[in-house]
Amino acid sequence: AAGGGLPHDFVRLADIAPGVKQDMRYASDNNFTGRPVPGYVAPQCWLRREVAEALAAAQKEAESEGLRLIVYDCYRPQRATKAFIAWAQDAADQAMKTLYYPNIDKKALFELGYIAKASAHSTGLAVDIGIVGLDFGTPFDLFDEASATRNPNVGAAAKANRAKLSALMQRHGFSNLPQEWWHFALEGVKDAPPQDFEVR
Ligand SMILES: C[C@@H](N)C(=O)N[C@H](C)C(=O)O
Ligand SMILES: [Zn+2]
Repeated sequence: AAGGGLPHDFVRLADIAPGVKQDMRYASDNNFTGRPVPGYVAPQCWLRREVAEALAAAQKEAESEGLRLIVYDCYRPQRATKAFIAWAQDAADQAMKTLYYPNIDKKALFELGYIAKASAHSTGLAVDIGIVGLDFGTPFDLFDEASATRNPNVGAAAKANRAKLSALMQRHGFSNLPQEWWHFALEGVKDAPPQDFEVR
């Protein structure tokens, strides 16, 4: 944003939907790079206002069934994607391979669609999300065929829970990325520009 401030159309999810749990993995060591990602200064979920409001409505519906949403990544500064690209090119660093990409060469993660070079996260329109306590068959950010939302080989509970999450998010205007059961973007917002302000 101009002058290094926050764009006026972004909000903290905690202010709009405090019932959504936040586990902001890229602000911690607990992610596929094994260290905090550049641009994530604090573990806070920032999103465009319309996305946060849609999530508040989704959380309200989830609550009516005794469920709670959990977000893992929200707005992603562009510098974080640059760091992902550099990380993917560093073949010597395989510290997190077993946990996050056991069957894939890290160099291929972009072309296989698991990480985007121009991510909707940087526009504040995308969110990585699950439901607390439910079995989704694979952990968040396991870059593997098993994480494909409609993978037929996961267990019955995981299949049902992926379908439940997708249906809930779809009812609130989001579409899912077929490779990743956790990644959703709000539809219908045109020309949201990518941003590079720090997450604080
Ligand atoms: C990296 C993963 N959490 C993710 O969000 N992948 C999609 C493709 C993205 O980077 O936009
Ligand atoms: Zn995502």
